[in-house]
This record gives sequence, C-alpha cells and structure tokens, in this order.
Amino acid sequence: MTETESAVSVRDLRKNYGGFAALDGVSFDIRRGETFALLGPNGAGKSTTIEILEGYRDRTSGTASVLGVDPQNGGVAWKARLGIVLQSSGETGAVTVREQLTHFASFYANPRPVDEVISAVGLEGKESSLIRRLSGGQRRRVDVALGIIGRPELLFLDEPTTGFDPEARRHFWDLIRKLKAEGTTILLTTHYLDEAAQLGDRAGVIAGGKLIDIGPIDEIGGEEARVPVVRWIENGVRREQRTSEPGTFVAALAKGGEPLGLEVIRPSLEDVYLQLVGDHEEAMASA
Ligand SMILES: Nc1ncnc2c1ncn2[C@@H]1O[C@H](COP(=O)(O)OP(=O)(O)OP(=O)(O)O)[C@@H](O)[C@H]1O
Repeated sequence: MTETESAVSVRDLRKNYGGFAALDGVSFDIRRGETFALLGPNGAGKSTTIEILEGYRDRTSGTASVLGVDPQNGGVAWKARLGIVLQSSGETGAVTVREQLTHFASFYANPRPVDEVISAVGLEGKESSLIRRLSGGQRRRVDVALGIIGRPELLFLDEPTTGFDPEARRHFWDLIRKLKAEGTTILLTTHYLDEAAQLGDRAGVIAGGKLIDIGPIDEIGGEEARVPVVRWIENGVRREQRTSEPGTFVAALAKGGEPLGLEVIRPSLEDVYLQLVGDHEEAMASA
C-alpha cells in the first residue's frame, strides 16, 4: 500500500513500560476511507496503539505514519484533521451541550454546523442541559459529537458506544455509516463484536501486545473457524455436526423424516474471536 492510499501505516511498533512490552512489534495499514476495527481483550494494547497514533503517547521503537505525518511530530494543522473519541471522557464542567460544541467548533476552519451534530448524535432536546447532568450514555454521545464536529479525515473511536442503550447504538451505527460514505477513515476499538461486524471493513486482533490476526472482517480466524454447525435432536438426544456443506448434510438428514429442532449455525465474529484469542492464550501459557 502506498503512502497516499494508506491513512495509517505502522511498522514494528513497540511500547515498553519499564521491562513490560505493552506493544511487541505491531505492523498494519489502514486504507483511506476504510473502517478498521482493532479488537482484543482487556490490556491487549489497543488504547496504547491508538494513543501513539493520535500523538498522545510516544513509542519506544518502530515507525508510524498518520495521514502522512509521524504522530510524534504532528502539529496543530495535523491534529485538526483528526477526530478523537477517547475511551473515557474528560472533565465535564458546568457548560451546556450547545456551549461545549460551539466552543469546539471554533477550533476548526470548516466545522459541521452545531445543530447538525446534535441531531446526528441524537441529543435534540438536550442542547441546553449541563453536560454533567446528562446520563452516562448521553455524555458519551457528546464525546462522539466533539469527535466529528471538525469534519475529520480520520476518526479514532475508542470504545465509542460503551453505556449506549440498544437504540442509541443502532443510531450510532447509522451515523458511522454516513461518515464512512462521506469518505472518513475510521479506526474503531470495541468489545462489542457485533458492532465490529456491522461497521468494520477489516479488523486486526491484538493480544498480549502482538497482532495475532488481520484481514477482512468475514475472514478473521480463517476458513476452518467459520465452518457451520448443524444441530438437531435424534431419539431425544441433541446431536451436532460441523460441515462446510450444511445444505447437503441437511438434505441427507431429512431423508429419514423431518429432523427435530433443526438449526444451521454459522459462527459469529464473536465465536471466531473467542476461539482465536483462547487458542493464542493457550499457546502462550504452554510456551
Ligand atoms: N502508563 C502505563 N504504565 C504502565 N503500564 C501501562 C501504562 N499504560 C498501559 N499500560 C499497560 O499496557 C497494557 C496495554 O494497555 P492498553 O490500555 O493499551 O490495553 P487495551 O487493549 O486498550 O485494554 P482495554 O480493552 O482494557 O481498554 C496493559 O497491560 C496496561 O496495564
């Protein structure tokens, strides 16, 4: 991938805290316009990676390029091209939603209109509320609003929908699809694997500071991990069979009469991910 095609390019990224390697040689690219999901268990190194790319944390070694700039040397003009939604929101002083958004909008040359952003994140009716009086999920929406108000080329979303109710999450997904349609590159970390499956073009799975898989969302874990399972009940006993040809299998099964409790289950991204991370942890423990 060339520099112009990739919004983010990372090679052999390492971050040590004392003797502890939080990032142990991570390499990946994110294409312009792509939504890339960085997945991994708690403490895997996702936030460390994101914070290095945002220019908030220095790396120990390796190279990083974000919109063509080394984040360690990124100036104000570079920062203005990024949208950042951190994992935890900052201090929420005694300001209203509209005041906060208007204030942030003033930092950018071509901000989105404040009302458009309020409606995009579903905060209509809360414009005049003090941010500290909002619920946790509503405050998270303010964080997202602040992240998108400057029309970022690259949007970092670190667990953006934590605390959202199911309806708000769906609403947020629509917003992300709209931003993507406008050409925004998005780097998302989330523990909601359905969210990653809904929004991501590609994903990287990180565990123990290493990238253990990377690829299109529907190829993560490899073909074997995605083989469907056919389940049915025979003589009162639950049976199951993994097969890459479930149609043929079910047709043969149905020759003996309609199978009871028949299900064909395709492993979800969550199933595949848990298997992948579980296998990695087992391999590390036995090494
Ligand atoms: N300032 C620090 N000093 C020492 N260790 C740190 C520091 N910041 C992070 N770590 C360690 O680095 C590792 C990676 O942390 P990081 O926050 O990147 O994980 P994460 O994948 O974002 O986890 P989560 O899903 O819980 O947010 C963890 O083991 C963490 O304890």
